[in-house]
Amino acid sequence: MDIDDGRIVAMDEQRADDWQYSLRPRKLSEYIGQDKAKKNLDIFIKAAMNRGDALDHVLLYGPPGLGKTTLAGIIANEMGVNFRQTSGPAIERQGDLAALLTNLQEHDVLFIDEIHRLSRSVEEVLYSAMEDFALDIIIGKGPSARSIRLDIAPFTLIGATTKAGSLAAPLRDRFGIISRLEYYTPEALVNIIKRAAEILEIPIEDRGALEIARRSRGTPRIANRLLKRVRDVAQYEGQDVITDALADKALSLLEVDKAGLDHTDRRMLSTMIKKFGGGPVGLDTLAAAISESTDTIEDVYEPFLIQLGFVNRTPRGRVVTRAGYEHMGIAYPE
Ligand SMILES: Nc1ncnc2c1ncn2[C@@H]1O[C@H](COP(=O)(O)OP(=O)(O)OP(=O)(O)O)[C@@H](O)[C@H]1O
Repeated sequence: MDIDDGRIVAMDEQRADDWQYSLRPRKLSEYIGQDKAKKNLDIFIKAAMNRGDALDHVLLYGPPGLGKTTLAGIIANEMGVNFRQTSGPAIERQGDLAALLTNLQEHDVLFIDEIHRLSRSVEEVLYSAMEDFALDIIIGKGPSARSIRLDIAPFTLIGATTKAGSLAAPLRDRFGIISRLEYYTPEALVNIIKRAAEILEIPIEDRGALEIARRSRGTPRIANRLLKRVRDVAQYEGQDVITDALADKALSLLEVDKAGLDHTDRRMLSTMIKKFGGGPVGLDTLAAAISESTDTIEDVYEPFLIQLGFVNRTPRGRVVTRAGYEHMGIAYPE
């Protein structure tokens, strides 16, 4: 994952998130929520193990921070195989990928995060590796060049992406199992927060966990981050246990509002309302108005605002919905 700029509600991984690795569940039964993905994987894992095969290649997609890496690690653990982890941008040349693949042992899991960022030439090496467990390597140059085929151990590729749409069709078609991860419900997040609180020995009431869950943008990574910040405030205030009132106070201090929006989200909404009459406003115009790149708006801010139903995408541009106006405390123009 890219390293983000430090917004507390940023969905991308930040350097300061490293502590969260220790919270990663290791078994499917400890992985909370995502019932559909979990059930399918459970069936496929058991079937592959019964047959003594490697698990089919798996593509996990969905917004950042929903636990794709965590789930990939669980799959390897459940299969009882090694877990090798890399990312699309880290594999620069065909040789880099060949080195990874030839080092795999039977049925190992190779996890490639941000798989949509693989270069075309590297991707091509992956095709025969996925399909035939073989590498076609060209030796030499010019007229004397020849291709040799190298067998590799049967393995499972797990690819993760936030953008399934930007994956080339030949690559997408080579995944036997495609799972979409959804934003978590507040109830699932409550359980994730309580689990993390227990491991980190942070006393928390159920209602305190719910207050944090509601403001975590459906994302475990953010929930864990907010839990830690709320704990800081609890300690500062000399409180032993996190209550809903304390969580509310701490999150308000951090400028994370009731819906989980921070000042950047609110600035985008208020600019759309005040400068553009609530829209429709084109992406480029909006990006210029709030001094952000169109990519950041499309990938980072907008998905969550759309998910909340505060913003709609229309052919003529983005519009703020009635719910968006209400959230900002501004009357909706009838
Ligand atoms: N379904 C889950 N059940 C329990 N804990 C979870 C779950 N999903 C994520 N977590 C916890 O949230 C923390 C943060 O998630 P993490 O940053 O590891 O996500 P990730 O797997 O890197 O996400 P992605 O790869 O989708 O960006 C993890 O340490 C893990 O403890």
